[in-house]
Amino acid sequence: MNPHEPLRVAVIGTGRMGADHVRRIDRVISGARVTAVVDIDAGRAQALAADIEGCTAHTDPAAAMAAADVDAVVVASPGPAHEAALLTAFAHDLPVLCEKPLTPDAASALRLMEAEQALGHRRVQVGFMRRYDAEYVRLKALLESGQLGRPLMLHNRHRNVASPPFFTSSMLISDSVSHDVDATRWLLGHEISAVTVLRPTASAGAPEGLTDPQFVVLETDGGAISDVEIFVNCGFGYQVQAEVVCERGTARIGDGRALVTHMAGRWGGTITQDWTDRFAQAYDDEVQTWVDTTRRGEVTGPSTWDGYAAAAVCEAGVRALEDGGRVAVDLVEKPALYR
Ligand SMILES: NC(=O)C1=CN([C@@H]2O[C@H](COP(=O)(O)OP(=O)(O)OC[C@H]3O[C@@H](n4cnc5c(N)ncnc54)[C@H](O)[C@@H]3O)[C@@H](O)[C@H]2O)C=CC1
Ligand SMILES: O=C1[C@@H](O)[C@H](O)[C@@H](O)[C@H](O)[C@H]1O
Repeated sequence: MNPHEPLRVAVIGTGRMGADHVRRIDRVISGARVTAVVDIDAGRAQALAADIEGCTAHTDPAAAMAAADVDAVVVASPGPAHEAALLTAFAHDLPVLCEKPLTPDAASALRLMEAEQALGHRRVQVGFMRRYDAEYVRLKALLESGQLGRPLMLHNRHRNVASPPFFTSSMLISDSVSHDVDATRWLLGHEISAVTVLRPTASAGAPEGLTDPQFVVLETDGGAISDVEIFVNCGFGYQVQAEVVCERGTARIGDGRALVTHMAGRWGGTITQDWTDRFAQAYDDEVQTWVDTTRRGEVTGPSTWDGYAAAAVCEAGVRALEDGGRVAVDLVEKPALYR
């Protein structure tokens, strides 16, 4: 990689997130260009590549990563395909921005952590974009300032308009709550030690058989409790809110009240409808940070350890959902590479 030239990026998986990252790299951020797109759906990759000068379309991630004009990789295929893509990237020692979840289970995340340690340096930034959202960043800074005292409780609300047809009850945890798990660990600086999942009456708006909503209780090794309302068929909007309760005060983000209008005898605002809208600034900053640090030869942001910890907590959460009761989270010792 020539640090004076734009970073040449291969994007693997060109569905909703992958196509959005291609657009972002091509038109929004600086310092990078998309030189390859990969999708098992050849037509989808070709349609995207056709609009970008010097971009080739592939169906095989390994072929794209072996190309001479690729310096770095964005992985935006579905979670179960991430392990194979990352191991191939490691074989070429390529830096990777990998969409969440790192992998859908703790065992595969552990294998990736071992493979990255064998390289001897970090290669992966995991796409937990809330860490780049301006509101979350302010909340984290406030907590770190110590003004509010020790955090005791964190209340998270995570609502989607509607779930996709392939969504299962366990995916509310492994796919959606994985963000709240990472946000909890990052905001509080604690590891999560146990998970309990409560099931209110399923909403009539949820597909038949889907346990939606769910109420997830996370206990941390720092003595805090973080609860997550996950409701993926709320019907009315995309909402991600967090309120932290500390010894000397509370702080709350995600109310979406940046613009309040008064007209025609009413006042109010709008509710975002999906993540691409609510977190647009966060994705832009996440990818720009990845490009900038990669060009400097650095790796920052959520690590393979963070991806592993989230996968282990979510795995415990899925067991708690299926079996009931409280499930302890058993993390391996944190390797030196991630300390
Ligand atoms: N950070 C965030 O807020 C969000 C992250 N995601 C994550 O992004 C990833 C992709 O999700 P979506 O774009 O919503 O899915 P999607 O279903 O819209 O797109 C996935 C694409 O990957 C392709 N694909 C499947 N297997 C592949 C393989 N082995 N190699 C190459 N391409 C393959 C599919 O043909 C499809 O075009 C997932 O990990 C998901 O969890 C999704 C939504 C929001
Ligand atoms: O990552 C995401 C989706 O995969 C997930 O399904 C949604 O629930 C999240 O809100 C979104 O950010």
